[in-house]
Amino acid sequence: MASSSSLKAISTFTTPSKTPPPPSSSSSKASLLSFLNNTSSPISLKLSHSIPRSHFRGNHSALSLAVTNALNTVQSSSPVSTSGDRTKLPSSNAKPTILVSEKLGEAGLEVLRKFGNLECAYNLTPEELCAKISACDALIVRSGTKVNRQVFEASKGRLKVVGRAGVGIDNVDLQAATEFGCLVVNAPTANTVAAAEHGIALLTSMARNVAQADASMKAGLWKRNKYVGVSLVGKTLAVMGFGKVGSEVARRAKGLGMHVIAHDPYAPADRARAVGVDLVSFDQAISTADFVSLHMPLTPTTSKVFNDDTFSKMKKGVRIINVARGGVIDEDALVRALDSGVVAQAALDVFTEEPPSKESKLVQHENVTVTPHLGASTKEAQEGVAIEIAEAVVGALQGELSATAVNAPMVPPEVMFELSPYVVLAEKLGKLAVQLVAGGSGITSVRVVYKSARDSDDLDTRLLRAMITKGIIEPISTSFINLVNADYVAKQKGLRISEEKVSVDSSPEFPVDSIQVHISNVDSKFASSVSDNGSISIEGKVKYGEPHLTCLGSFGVDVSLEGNLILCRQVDQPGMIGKVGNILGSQNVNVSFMSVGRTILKKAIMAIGVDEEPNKETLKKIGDVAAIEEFVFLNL
Ligand SMILES: NC(=O)c1ccc[n+]([C@@H]2O[C@H](COP(=O)([O-])OP(=O)(O)OC[C@H]3O[C@@H](n4cnc5c(N)ncnc54)[C@H](O)[C@@H]3O)[C@@H](O)[C@H]2O)c1
Ligand SMILES: O=C(O)[C@H](O)COP(=O)(O)O
Repeated sequence: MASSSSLKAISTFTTPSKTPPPPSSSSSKASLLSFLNNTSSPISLKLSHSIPRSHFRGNHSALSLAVTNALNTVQSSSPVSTSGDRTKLPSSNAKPTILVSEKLGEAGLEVLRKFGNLECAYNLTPEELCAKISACDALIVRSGTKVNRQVFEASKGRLKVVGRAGVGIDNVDLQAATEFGCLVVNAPTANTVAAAEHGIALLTSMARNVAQADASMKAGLWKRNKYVGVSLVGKTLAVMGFGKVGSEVARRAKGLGMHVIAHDPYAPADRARAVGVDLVSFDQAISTADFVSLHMPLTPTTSKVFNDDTFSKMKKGVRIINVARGGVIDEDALVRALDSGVVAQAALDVFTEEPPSKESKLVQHENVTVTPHLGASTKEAQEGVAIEIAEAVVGALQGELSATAVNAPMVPPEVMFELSPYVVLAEKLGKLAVQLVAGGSGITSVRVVYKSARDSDDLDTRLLRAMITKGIIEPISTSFINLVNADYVAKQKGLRISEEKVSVDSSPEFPVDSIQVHISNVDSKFASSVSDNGSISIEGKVKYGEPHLTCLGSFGVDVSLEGNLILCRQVDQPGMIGKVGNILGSQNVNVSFMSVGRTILKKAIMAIGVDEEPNKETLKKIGDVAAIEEFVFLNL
């Protein structure tokens, strides 16, 4: 339970220093603004696609600050739990360095070249990659580069974004990326058709032994009887994983006259129905299909999901196509199934180990057709992927929330734009609330209440929640917190954040009416912030586009949440503003504003904005004013 601090206790709050201290928010804001204002830049911001430029300019600073704060992309901070050596960080004006470690389409490279210092270094060993990475702000890979924990550790917190030029992110350690606050983005759409076409190419060529017949003719043979194939029309194809590629394969297979069924535990039945496909159980799919085509991601759940057991449930003579990931098949089990004839043929584009060993029994099997991970390799797909990933990485480096973020909430630009002032408010409230906690630690339970005129479903609070978490945790730890790792760090610290949306009768034009932050089971260093239920409770609103504190404990206030703030509880009597103003003035402390809140039982909260932190003697003099009962100095 919260307890009252002693009357007139002088409470100041100091932020533990990080190594090295991050630049002030105003400098990071300025550097982001310089990116955004760079009219010579050829990069068109995604935000400007959907929002008129004039509209965008009007709220530049709030939006810029919001996105900068959300991702911390242009400000430097230490990674979580590491003593990051940040001496190699570029100054905020320096161009970011982008390392491309696998071949990328020229159009994408051009985008990157115009934005930052581009280095293309292919075929790096893991050691070479780790050696380079500490000088890079972004890394772009395809499926051949393993971006593991060692890479993030070696980056010493400099790496801000990993771009996967393609769909599969199984070669990126997402957990490590998240812990280090590094955003991972992919390019999930540009190679869908290419992969689906390759799947169909493998299906048809396998059915008609095209590859084997070709090799045999080139060896001088003419074997018409050996390469008799099987027809596709009327056969059942099971599409395992009905996502982007799977559904395109299904569409094309239907065009070939096949009966298509699909298994996907997460796909909506109506999407399958729209393509004329029935969604069935895993066992039903594999036991009834003549052809099984794999299109699921490689995850711990799908790893080796095709194994001795599953092959034994398949129809004898089944044919398998894999353009997804080699790891979803137990390759030794597939060789056994091919040898026994349970699987008549397989056509594989992907392998557990790439490239597979030259002695691989699977690759050498006469009933297996192989290609070296060519699914995405069309000129069109490669150009598309390169542009898609280059724009996502550039956007992320500019502080944008990418629509293809893999380890952070994906927020459409228009939602981000609308929420931006509330994002600032959310962080300020978190930062303020934690400074009211005595000792600043031991916080386990935070309740956030969003009051809004909108339906709960129309209010995406993930960003706001992340920023409140950032505001709470950053001042009390050495952790680097951003939108990517806020939830992770909160969990690590045992902080439970619950959210509640309350419907209020305000204008639905605005997404949020007010945000409340309640911290329970802690002592407060400013007793007036404790509400009747014993929690430290504050409420804020956006007024004229700026964050304001509107409620503190049981007191109504109206205080701009900016800079340094002294909050005093005083006996409500004339002359208080003058007295405190005189003390500050005599010590050359510039007062930016003063306001007195609503009176409860002759008590009121006075808020004083000051340009810099007054020294201890000045604060003591304020505390010595007879009518001042308690006060707290806050740094926002
Ligand atoms: N060979 C290539 O060059 C190439 C090219 C593109 C994509 N791919 C691979 O193809 C796969 C699919 O790509 P996509 O763009 O369609 O991705 P996607 O995310 O659109 O689709 C994947 C689908 O798999 C489903 N899924 C997840 N777990 C499943 C499970 N246990 N059983 C069945 N379905 C499951 C998901 O619900 C989703 O609908 C990925 O593995 C990707 O890496 C390979
Ligand atoms: O997941 C993907 O996008 C494909 O497997 C393509 O991989 P690649 O970029 O290595 O060709």
